[in-house]
Amino acid sequence: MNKETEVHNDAASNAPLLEVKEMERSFQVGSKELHVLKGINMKVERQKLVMLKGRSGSGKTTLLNSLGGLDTPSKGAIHFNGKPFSTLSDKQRTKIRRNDMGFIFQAFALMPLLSAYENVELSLRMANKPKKEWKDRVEECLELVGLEKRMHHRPFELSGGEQQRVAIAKAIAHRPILLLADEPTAELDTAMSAQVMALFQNIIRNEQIAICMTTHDPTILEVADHVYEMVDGKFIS
Ligand SMILES: Nc1ncnc2c1ncn2[C@@H]1O[C@H](COP(=O)(O)OP(=O)(O)OP(=O)(O)O)[C@@H](O)[C@H]1O
Repeated sequence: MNKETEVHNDAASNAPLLEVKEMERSFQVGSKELHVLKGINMKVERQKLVMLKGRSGSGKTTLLNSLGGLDTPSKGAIHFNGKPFSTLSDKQRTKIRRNDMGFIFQAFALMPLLSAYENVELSLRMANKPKKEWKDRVEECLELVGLEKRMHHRPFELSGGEQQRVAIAKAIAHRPILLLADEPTAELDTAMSAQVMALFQNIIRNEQIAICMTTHDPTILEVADHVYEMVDGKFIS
């Protein structure tokens, strides 16, 4: 069964794309145990936009790291696309992360020496997509974010908003079914933030992707299908 069919079949089931049950995450700091996440329950349905809001230090990034398999829960479980994601082996989780997830995280920012085109191409290379598909897909993604005329520019030759749009193209090029974004509008002014959010809505429609993102910005929460509010490691709504 190829990937498209598999995803399609899973999509036909009513199960959410992502489900978190009673998840906790603690860190050992010196002799003390620091409880950062204290019993998280959440769902992300297919093709929906879910936002995590909360003050700095409330635990949003820690949660997002676990959702993306970059960290593992201390307790509880994460199910992704019908699989017990948090209990899979590192190798299995890495495979799912590379194929089915896209990231807009500081740590996965653009490679400074590569052009916009080459940055987007890198995702396809990493996900082992057939080389003959690369050119069309890279151009399609850069067109989707409105940067087809800038594809041979390197990041330092682009504005902050343009760089973020390249990062979005890079995050979706390999056709993930979940996009995780940590404060994707943090560095942008109001107009550029609105542009990124319009782009996210467009991507959800055209690319059949779900998006889970963190934000501090109350004005962009309006476009979410669901908002989870985190206070001190727990959701209060
Ligand atoms: N590896 C770690 N070891 C110890 N403490 C950690 C670790 N990772 C996160 N923490 C602590 O967990 C708490 C929550 O951090 P987290 O980055 O998840 O918050 P946040 O809501 O994303 O904040 P911000 O909006 O500022 O990014 C913080 O107090 C942080 O110091």
